[in-house]
Amino acid sequence: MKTFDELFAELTERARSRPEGSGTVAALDAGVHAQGKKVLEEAGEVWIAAEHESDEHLAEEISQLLYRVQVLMLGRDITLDDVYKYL
Ligand SMILES: N=c1c2ncn([C@@H]3O[C@H](COP(=O)(O)OP(=O)(O)OP(=O)(O)O)[C@@H](O)[C@H]3O)c2ncn1[C@@H]1O[C@H](COP(=O)(O)O)[C@@H](O)[C@H]1O
Repeated sequence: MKTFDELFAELTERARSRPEGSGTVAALDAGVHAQGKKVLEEAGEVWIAAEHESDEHLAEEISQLLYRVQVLMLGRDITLDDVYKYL
């Protein structure tokens, strides 16, 4: 289990060290257009899960949306502070 900030630190390190077999590295290499499509896809799955699925499944879909948002942030070099200043 990890927090939003801990996941972001982990993904930032993946982007820096580019380990073999990392899905995050592949997602970053795919570019902002593909990253944005993944955000939209996961957001749709969250919506459907919220209406029709269990709490457990909804929570899993939300985790995937948070991951996809973080990949997009890294793709555009947006930091946590860039976002948090608006919260
Ligand atoms: N939290 C996540 C995470 N959430 C979602 N995903 C990816 O998103 C996929 C699920 O999304 P989809 O519904 O789009 O499934 P899919 O279409 O079958 O997946 P793809 O073919 O598009 O990869 C998963 O199979 C993962 O590939 C994640 N991939 C990685 N992480 C975490 O990110 C960290 C770094 O991971 P790696 O870069 O893979 O080492 C680790 O801590 C992981 O736990």
